[in-house]
Amino acid sequence: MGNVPSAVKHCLSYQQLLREHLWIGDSVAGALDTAQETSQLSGLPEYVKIVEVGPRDGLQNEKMADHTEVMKGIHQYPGVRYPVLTPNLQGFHRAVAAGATEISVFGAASESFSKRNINCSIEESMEKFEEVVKSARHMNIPARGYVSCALGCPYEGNITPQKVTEVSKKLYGMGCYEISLGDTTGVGTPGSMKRMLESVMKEIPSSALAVHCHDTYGQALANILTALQMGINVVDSAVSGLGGCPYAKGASGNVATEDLIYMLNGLGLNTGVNLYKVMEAGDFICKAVNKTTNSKVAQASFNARLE
Ligand SMILES: CC(C)(COP(=O)([O-])OP(=O)([O-])OC[C@H]1O[C@@H](n2cnc3c(N)ncnc32)[C@H](O)[C@@H]1OP(=O)([O-])[O-])[C@@H](O)C(=O)NCCC(=O)NCCSC(=O)C[C@@](C)(O)CC(=O)[O-]
Repeated sequence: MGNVPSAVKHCLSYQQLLREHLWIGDSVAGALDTAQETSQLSGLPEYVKIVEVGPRDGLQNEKMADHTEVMKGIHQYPGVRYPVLTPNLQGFHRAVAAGATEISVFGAASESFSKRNINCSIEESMEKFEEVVKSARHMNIPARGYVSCALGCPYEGNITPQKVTEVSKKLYGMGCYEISLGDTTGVGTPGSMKRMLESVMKEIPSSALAVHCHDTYGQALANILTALQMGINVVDSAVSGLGGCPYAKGASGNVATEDLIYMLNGLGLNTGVNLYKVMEAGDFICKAVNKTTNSKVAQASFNARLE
């Protein structure tokens, strides 16, 4: 592997573990033997697509090489998407040159967060994203849109559902195939998630929406369940609950993929993902970056093995 830095090497093996055991792509065919009886809860989708953000969000607080180096270092498998965050055209061109086959633009529903995260206002960010998404579409590269602070902002506090809707609508209108609504600091509750989604879903079909929940206040699974009951069936998560945004002080990691799968299995919802293999990947990456898992399921399984 030559001079590839160790963080990238860990990323490679971790990525391989995830690829082998977690369906990062679109396919959801085939029931999981671990999925339990069909749910009695109303309004749930038949299957859930999990978007694993561990290799990106999960490691973004680690000392890591630039995306060019990471993208060049990984082996890309057919059927797996490797999205790269691209805040502007410069980032887009670099990502494409490095072999990215999907990109994400990342906006916010909070002016203060937008300024701190990408150093421009929401309006300016939309102008930059428009150029990026236009170029991506021109090259048949799918573009996903993120809306951070969808349930609250670390600088402004409350964010109105109308503001989230307005930003989401712009991203969808410019051609993002999916809008991922981020509870960046994990302050949301099922109540605020419901209010926000009711507003956004008036403008964007649920089939084009995803939720991206952090677990800072322990509400992530409850918030996700609320979203599922409202017809959303795409959920972002990170193995071992790694992650956190460097521009959102105090924000803990993403909801753990292991905990999400455990809940979905219990609801009888298909994901096509083998929980035990994801736990192996989680164990691997936690050791590699010297972190303790944030997954309750992984912790409980580990403790059970010790008994
Ligand atoms: C967006 C910028 C670059 C603006 O940063 P800026 O300083 O305003 O950029 P600029 O246009 O003024 O250029 C300044 C220098 O940066 C260079 N530059 C300019 N653009 C790029 C680029 N794309 N790639 C590489 N270099 C770049 C540019 O070439 C120039 O270099 P110089 O001429 O001084 O040598 C900066 O603010 C930035 O890097 N922000 C990203 C912060 C970040 O990664 N945040 C975490 C992402 S996770 C997230 O947002 C939340 C999410 C998605 O997970 C969901 C959730 O939980 O809510």
